[in-house]
Amino acid sequence: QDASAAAAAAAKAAAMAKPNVVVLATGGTIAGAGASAANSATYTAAKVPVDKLLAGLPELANVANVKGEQVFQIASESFANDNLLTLAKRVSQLAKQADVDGIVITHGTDTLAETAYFLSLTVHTDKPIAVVGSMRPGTALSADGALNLLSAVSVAASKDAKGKGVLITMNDQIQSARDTNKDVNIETRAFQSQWGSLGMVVEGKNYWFRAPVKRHTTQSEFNIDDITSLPSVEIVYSYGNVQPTAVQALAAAGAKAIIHAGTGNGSVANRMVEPLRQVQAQGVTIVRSSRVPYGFVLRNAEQPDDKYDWVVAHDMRPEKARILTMLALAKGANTKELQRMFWEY
Ligand SMILES: NC(=O)C[C@H](N)C(=O)O
Repeated sequence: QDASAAAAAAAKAAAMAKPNVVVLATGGTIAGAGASAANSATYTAAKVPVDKLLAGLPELANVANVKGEQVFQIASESFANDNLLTLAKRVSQLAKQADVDGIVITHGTDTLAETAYFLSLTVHTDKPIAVVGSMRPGTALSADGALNLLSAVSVAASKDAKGKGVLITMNDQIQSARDTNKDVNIETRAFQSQWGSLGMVVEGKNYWFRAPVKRHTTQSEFNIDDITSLPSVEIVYSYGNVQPTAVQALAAAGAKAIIHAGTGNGSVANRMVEPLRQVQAQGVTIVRSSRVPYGFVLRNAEQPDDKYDWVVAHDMRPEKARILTMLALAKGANTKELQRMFWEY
């Protein structure tokens, strides 16, 4: 009797000593299933419920006390603004709980970086938040989801990941939500940042090499607890022979800002300048970004931004410029404030 009571007490003490991590599941390939083990790219995303994902990974129990919550079960290309708001509000609530040490979000990889950036801008906490997905479904040979998830939980459970903002943990890398993007669409080294990874997670230990210098989480002026809706901010892609039809249609449909995904250094075709200025005169904010993945857009280089009162997106991809612009406009920011935000976040 005494021996089993002592064993139970020891087990309880061991569980209490371990960090508590909540896994918020949203779907994606990490919850995907294919017809055969040879299907690494042909499968259905968002199939496997979070309880099953966690049960299939008993190694998690050595790292943390893990609880799962199914927030959505969708492929991430179908994420909408409502999903961002619901998810960020839940993350914020959990982060305030004394019995939560870290949070993991499982997510499809297609828009994972957008969600991660949104969370890094809106959730006020220094607790680790790790966003994770996979490139192959769990049914495939060399599936990457299980190790990615174990690494995400281990990063979220670690004290040394505190205060580093929202992290993307894929392929053994620990990356910053801000400037990491899905740059390869079929290999497990999918996520890259032109400024490099923050570190690596190997066998449950973090190895850090850098820290983010841009404002995030506790230093952010945006707070999900105060946000109830997001304005329509849309993207227009540029290419040879581009026509103003899309810009005009989006403005007519009520867009509050247009992110112009320009060529090169955010350059704008002659025939697009006047249409952009016309919709701007109707109240649409114009942000110049680039369709080129690396480098950054310089103010007043390709276009006279000061003269036109246009904003440049710095090194933000068009889809991430959209996230920051939505949050800025939701707060009533003008173009000067929005430009400052692009330098600071
Ligand atoms: N690898 C993936 O997760 C891709 C999938 N289409 C998604 O984003 O949900």
